[in-house]
Amino acid sequence: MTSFSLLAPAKLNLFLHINGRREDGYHELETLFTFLNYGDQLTFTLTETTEIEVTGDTTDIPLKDNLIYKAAVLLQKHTNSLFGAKINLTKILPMGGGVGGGSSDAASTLLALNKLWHCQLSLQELAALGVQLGADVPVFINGKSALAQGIGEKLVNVELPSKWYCVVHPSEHVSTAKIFTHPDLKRNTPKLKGHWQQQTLANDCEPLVKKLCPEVEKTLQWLLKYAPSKMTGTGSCCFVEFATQKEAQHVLENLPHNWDGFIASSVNISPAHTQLDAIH
Ligand SMILES: C[C@](O)(CO)[C@H](O)COP(=O)(O)OP(=O)(O)OC[C@H]1O[C@@H](n2ccc(N)nc2=O)[C@H](O)[C@@H]1O
Ligand SMILES: Nc1ncnc2c1ncn2[C@@H]1O[C@H](COP(=O)(O)OP(=O)(O)OP(=O)(O)O)[C@@H](O)[C@H]1O
Repeated sequence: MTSFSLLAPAKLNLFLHINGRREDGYHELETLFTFLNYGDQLTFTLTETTEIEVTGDTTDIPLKDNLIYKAAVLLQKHTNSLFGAKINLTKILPMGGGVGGGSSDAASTLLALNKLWHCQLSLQELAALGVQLGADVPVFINGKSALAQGIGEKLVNVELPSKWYCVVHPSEHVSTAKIFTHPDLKRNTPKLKGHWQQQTLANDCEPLVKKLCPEVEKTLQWLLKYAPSKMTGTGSCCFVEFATQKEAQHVLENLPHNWDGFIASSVNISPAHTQLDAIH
């Protein structure tokens, strides 16, 4: 196999607690990750030179900053691979929206090139490389819905019931770094004791993001007409959960015209892993 495609799925943080701040500025978190059957599309083609080429919807990101390119170079250097790759991106996920698109692109790149270049690194080794690119990369490498601790890299797999989500992307952009450096961020939620129960748990970034971005506040309020609404990650995407596709579709059909959104079902195993396992 010298060419194949993989999805880089979206994630949702079903809750997000911030327990404290480390000396290096990163935050200790407890968060529940689920994957959506929806994401960016990446096609990988083996080349015989060491060049890494990224084509398609590379948007405004300079090549050297593109997480796809960074992931490929990191793996190439780590394994001394003499191969290269052409990687084509079809960007579906909103950027900087809290659905982890950049991290997921990076993780799918590490998973795909590990196979294409016959590197044979374990998922643990790939996750250790991935965390250098972003705190969210390991969960996409692990590929299972999980409760995460640490900065988001210590994972305990969990089985979650499959649900349908309507995810709305307000036009306002939220910088993850800005939220995590803001003095008003709630950083003192005690660590979970015993079992978590998703319904009672919140996103600690939400009050601050609502204050800084009126569009997020408006979106969460609007979604409340249909179901309890939540924000994912540091925003700005907000979501509501349903048992059926029909209910999620109903919300999407009623979205105000100037808002973007999508619907998708959740899966316990990342679609990138399901696709990769089917390739021999
Ligand atoms: C908030 C989450 O979206 C939850 O899934 C993620 O933890 C963020 O993951 P990410 O975007 O991959 O994060 P990175 O690219 O590593 O970091 C972006 C910025 O967020 C801050 N950051 C991130 C993760 C974390 N546990 N503590 C932090 O303080 C870092 O200071 C950094 O400046
Ligand atoms: N291939 C890529 N796709 C998306 N963003 C990328 C990519 N490469 C680099 N980036 C940069 O990474 C930033 C964060 O992207 P991403 O879409 O993962 O944010 P996010 O959904 O808020 O993620 P998170 O929830 O992990 O914070 C973008 O603003 C962009 O500048």
